[in-house]
Amino acid sequence: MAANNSSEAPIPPLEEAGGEGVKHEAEAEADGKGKAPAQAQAASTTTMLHRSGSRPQLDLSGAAIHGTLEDRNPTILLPNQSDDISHLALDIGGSLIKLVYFSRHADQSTEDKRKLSTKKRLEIFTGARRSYPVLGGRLHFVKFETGKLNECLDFISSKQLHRGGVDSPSWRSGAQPDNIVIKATGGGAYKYADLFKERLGVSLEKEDEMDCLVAGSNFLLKAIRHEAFTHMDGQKEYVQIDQNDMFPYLLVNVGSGVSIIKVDGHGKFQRVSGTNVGGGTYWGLGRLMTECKSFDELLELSQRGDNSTIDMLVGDIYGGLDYSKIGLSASTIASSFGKTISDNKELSEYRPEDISLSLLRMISYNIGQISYLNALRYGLKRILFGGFFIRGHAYTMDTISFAVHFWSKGEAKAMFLRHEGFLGALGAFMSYEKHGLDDLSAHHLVERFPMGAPYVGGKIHGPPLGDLNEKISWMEKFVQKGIQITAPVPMGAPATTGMGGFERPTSKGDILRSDASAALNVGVLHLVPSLDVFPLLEDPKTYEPNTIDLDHNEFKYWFTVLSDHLPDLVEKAVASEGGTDDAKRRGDAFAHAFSAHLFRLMEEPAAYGKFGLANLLELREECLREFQFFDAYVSIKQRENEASLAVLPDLLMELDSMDEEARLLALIEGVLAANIFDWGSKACVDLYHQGTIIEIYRMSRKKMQRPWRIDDFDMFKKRMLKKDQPYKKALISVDNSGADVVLGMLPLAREFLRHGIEVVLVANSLPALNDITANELPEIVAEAAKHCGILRKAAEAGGLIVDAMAGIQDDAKDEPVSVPLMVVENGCGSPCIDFRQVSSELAAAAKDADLLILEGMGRALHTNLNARFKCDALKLAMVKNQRLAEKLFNGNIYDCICKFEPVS
Ligand SMILES: Nc1ncnc2c1ncn2[C@@H]1O[C@H](COP(=O)(O)OP(=O)(O)O)[C@@H](O)[C@H]1O
Ligand SMILES: CC(C)(COP(=O)(O)O)[C@@H](O)C(=O)NCCC(=O)O
Ligand SMILES: [Mn+2]
Repeated sequence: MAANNSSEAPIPPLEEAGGEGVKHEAEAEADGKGKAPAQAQAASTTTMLHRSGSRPQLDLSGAAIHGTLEDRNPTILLPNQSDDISHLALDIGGSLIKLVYFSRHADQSTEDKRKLSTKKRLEIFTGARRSYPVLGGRLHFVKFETGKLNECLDFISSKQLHRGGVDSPSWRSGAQPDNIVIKATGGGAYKYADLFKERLGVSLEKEDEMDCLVAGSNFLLKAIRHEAFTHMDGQKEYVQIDQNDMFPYLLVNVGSGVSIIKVDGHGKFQRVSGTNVGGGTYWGLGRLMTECKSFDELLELSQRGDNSTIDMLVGDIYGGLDYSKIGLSASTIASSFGKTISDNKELSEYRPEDISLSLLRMISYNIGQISYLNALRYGLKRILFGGFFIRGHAYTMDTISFAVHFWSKGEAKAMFLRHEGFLGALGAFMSYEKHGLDDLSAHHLVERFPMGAPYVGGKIHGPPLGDLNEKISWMEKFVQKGIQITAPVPMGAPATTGMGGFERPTSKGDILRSDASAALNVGVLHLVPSLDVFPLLEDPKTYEPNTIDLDHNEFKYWFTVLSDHLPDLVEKAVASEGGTDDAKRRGDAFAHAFSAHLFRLMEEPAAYGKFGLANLLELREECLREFQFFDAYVSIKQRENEASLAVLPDLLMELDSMDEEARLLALIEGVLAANIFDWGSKACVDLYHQGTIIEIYRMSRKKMQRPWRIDDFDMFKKRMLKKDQPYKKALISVDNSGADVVLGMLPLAREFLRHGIEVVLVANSLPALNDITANELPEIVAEAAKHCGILRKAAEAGGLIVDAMAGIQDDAKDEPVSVPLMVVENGCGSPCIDFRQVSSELAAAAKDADLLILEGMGRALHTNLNARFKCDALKLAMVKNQRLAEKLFNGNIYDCICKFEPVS
């Protein structure tokens, strides 16, 4: 076991499991004399979930921006939410206390004039929660040992979770709401009710444990995209369960004891069985027999164990032979611990490692087998395993899966849940009325993986970090020590089972990663009710944003690219914040945090769920924001915008002198040429040292030689200029700032407007590299409009600029009222786009669009190259990376892609 070095961790670790004082009181109570073990008592009736809803809860309705329209970071008020709202729910089990808490959070969203007018125009219901781009709300998951209840109470108290969090008005005013009620489930909700009242002044409102388990599990399956996975032979595979085909399934919650529940629907279930041989048994027996001080230590021991010294194998009985007639190999366990009968040895003569492995195999296998029998009893094919006994441990999951697979002859499937032990706590949280969670679907939730606590050698050091300063200090501490910080997610082990029997695993992994439910393996769930599925996706069910699967090999490449890029990014980020000492500290901390993520993913690409390149690039941006770098490329963007706007009038004049067909080609060429301005591509950044923006733009244009690597231009031109069937509305998704948007995309948009086609420019909600954001775009359009009547009239018609330019030369004075030009945000803060989760603004704007243009590598190549839409789609990008050019197009760096996909 990696030593939990106290000199590095002066504060007691949150998850320092075990210890002398660990009690299993609830278990002892449940197992009262003369009674059948509680876990084995099967309920006979099907229970309907009752929601006790005695008080108002998180109410997002009527949310409104507080402050002036010009405020950059206004507070969002939830007028219908009462101050004494509880943001916390608990599951106090026999071994562990699980906390799910909600924190309100106002992200960097502004409600400017553009947004207000867009909303009006798109008829987005203002005043409702759906009108907020990022209505902050986050669900956090934390656990404590039940034996260390005091730490849990301190945690709740320090964060004021029982009073609605430190951001709650009642907290700030120092008010003491006298009757705070918190939902709680698990035996401890009864047992410790008085203590909670005494220490925190709160009453625990008890929710039934089974109700909660089922509600939590159903919510996760419905709302989290990569929640359930199979684990066989060391391989983790995410399973997408169809929402319309979720039921029935068998839920096996392996906590201290085991509950087996047949789930038939929402709130419709029956506890059909259970077993008292569960997680508490492994930990309890293991502690007695090995003198381990913590659960993790015990589990870690098992990884170096050889159970054949303890278990009686088929081969031991059959003289080394298989018992092939009934399908048992020599290495199959015939009798767990059976060998110790004849050995005549004392307990101390056995290796603790071997004991732990024998125990783990015995208990996991037994649970798998009992679960299978119950599945058989009710004809169920899907068995979902939850509870903290699983602990994301590869070997445990493989053993259970093997048992299910073996006994069912492959008919039934064992699946595991990423939020394994939090089902009950989540269910208790769900039982609050008006929390809004019921209405949420997968597209409303974004899981993020902040550095919640520092990790060294797979161990958590210290409690979850309270603020940014604490976080940075931790990072610095570990940097000084030169220790690699790694994000703690359960490790994946290589193959564990052999043919025809249950073999000894070849490897069980070297280290057991600290599971740190307070942080990275289970991320923080961001609730973003304003996200929607893009309505023009041909088939949202089969849509896959990532073009290339981020498997281990692919990740290795990106690991190098992103690591190499890191020093430059940090330099830009620090400069964007004025280069102060504080910015430098944050910059270093960011670099270490992001590297930690990279190292973690290198070990196991599936550690954070099914992770694609889009997620990885977004993780980098989110990590920057976590360390309060809100726009690392701000000055580069400004400089390039200004330089490009200065040459725009000449370009427009040149374009206007061409005939329609030549102009269209020049425009598309211009878009492709200007897409070279990408500060995320190493090759391009090297290029920028060789000339000014305008020189590079000219050079790039000159090199535009057709045919391009993919060249559907003629097809597009034909369709675009079809007089009897003109396009009506184009959604144009833009990419980079500077020449890209000013000299490439704006002139193209202008051409559409000239053809009477309504244009919606789609831009990022939050900064990512040098991409233009929806907040920045109106100013650029207004600048451009000073030199162009078409843009001006259209921008006015779209409410983008008010008519404040009287007296400015007007070449479109006598033209009829223009079709509108609008700007909408896409809901993203990444250089890629996942169309399953876009802003409601974009979704509303898309409804009557008949053309979608995607520009740039991130949005048109790395993601969406293979995406199919319900309207015509034009994908435009310059490939600024040799490897990608080879991989996707058998081509070369600086190749251009013009892919047109008409619907008919
Ligand atoms: N850090 C830990 N400390 C104690 N037990 C742990 C820990 N991590 C995982 N476990 C396992 O998880 C079991 C508890 O699982 P859980 O789902 O929380 O059930 P309960 O609600 O009964 O506490 C323990 O009995 C033990 O086998
Ligand atoms: C992050 C990006 C996808 C952005 O490209 P864009 O969408 O701006 O065309 C791209 O810069 C990229 O793939 N860069 C990493 C690899 C490299 O250095 O070439
Ligand atoms: Mn870009």
